[in-house]
Amino acid sequence: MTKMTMTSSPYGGVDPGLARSLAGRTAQQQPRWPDEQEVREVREALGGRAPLVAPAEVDQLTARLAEVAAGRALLLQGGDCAETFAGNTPEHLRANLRVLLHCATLLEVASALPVVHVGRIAGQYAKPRSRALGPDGLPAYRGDIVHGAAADAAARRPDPRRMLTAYAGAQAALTVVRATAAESRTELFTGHEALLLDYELPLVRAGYGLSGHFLWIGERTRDLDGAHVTLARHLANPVGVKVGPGTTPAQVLALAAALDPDRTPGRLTLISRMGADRVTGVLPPLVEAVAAAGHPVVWLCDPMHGNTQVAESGLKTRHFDRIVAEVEGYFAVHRALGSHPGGLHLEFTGDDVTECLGGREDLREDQLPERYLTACDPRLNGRQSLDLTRLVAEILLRRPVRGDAVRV
Ligand SMILES: O=C[C@H](O)[C@H](O)COP(=O)(O)O
Ligand SMILES: C=C(OP(=O)(O)O)C(=O)O
Ligand SMILES: [Mn+2]
Repeated sequence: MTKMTMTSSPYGGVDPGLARSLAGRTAQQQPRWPDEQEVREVREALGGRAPLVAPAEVDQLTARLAEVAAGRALLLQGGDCAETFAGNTPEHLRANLRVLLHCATLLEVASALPVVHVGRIAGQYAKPRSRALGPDGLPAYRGDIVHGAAADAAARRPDPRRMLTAYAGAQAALTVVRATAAESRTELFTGHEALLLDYELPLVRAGYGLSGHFLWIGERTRDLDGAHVTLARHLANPVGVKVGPGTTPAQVLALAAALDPDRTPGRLTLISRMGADRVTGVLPPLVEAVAAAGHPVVWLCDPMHGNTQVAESGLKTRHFDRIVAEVEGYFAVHRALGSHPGGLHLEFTGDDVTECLGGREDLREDQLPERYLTACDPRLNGRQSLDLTRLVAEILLRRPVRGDAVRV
């Protein structure tokens, strides 16, 4: 695993308070750039670029998420696991946004609540990995913002200039996001994992992370004293943290205390990704602990990352039924506790891919290679996304969630 210790002043132009807080912290999952001078130049160039989103938009999202935390709205986040430079086309972006908006409409009709839309889009270019090397012995692919996906050593050499390409790609994607929102007369927000610090830090301006509206910390980088949590503490954005099956109530309480010290509605979203078998056992004490401590958080369900399996061919996949099972478990937990099931965090695409098993077409393992296009994790295709959301809509219709969130 690639760890980096933050030195005292690696980020020219970064808020000195933030730079001080980061000094000496460990940053997990960072690439080992071959040329430090080149990284410095790229960071400086990014520091001179315009912010990608505006603080007022970020604040608007916090206000929307406060409604979710209060039980008066739902949140749907979704898009690619890993955006790619080649895939950053208007067609692909629009196809993904269409899935987001269609699924949200189903949830809206079923719940009679407004649904907040956040894409995994316009910056979802960096990936954490379980192992430094892939089965082919090459450095594991960490996203187009770091290096190329091609299976050769030269492509996998980290290239810091790719951060500038990512910035330009995010900027271009944002024009599609904004145009789609205007055509649909709706609000669309962007989000991604704030993983690659050399990209994120130069885009911090006046206490906001302006690489996207919603920034989350992944399961692998959420150590309380690490650089990622330190960064998130400093930001005025609404932030998310993934919480996996190993999370204890003490850990989640410490994260909530660090990231939501003022108990601000909408500030913190806890994204539970437990796996279908673990969710009903692990989630309840976490929800109860956070509620008892008075944090008005949004609880979101990511039914993707705890349900990944490897097919015989070696391709990563997920079975539609396991995804549904985790979502059902999540709703059952919140129903039992009287807390608000805030919504879903999904990996999907509007492209007609064959990456997740099952669904109404009952996709089998031998069909996965037909259109397996993801750069990292398997995504639901448009049909599977709508089918999953339809099942969620049925849950919502059977058991309306309108009302107060758990009282804190
Ligand atoms: O979303 C991404 C993956 O879950 C993450 O990169 C880990 O994948 P890996 O276990 O294949 O490394
Ligand atoms: C890597 C991801 O998730 P997690 O941190 O939950 O594993 C992701 O959302 O792509
Ligand atoms: Mn993923």
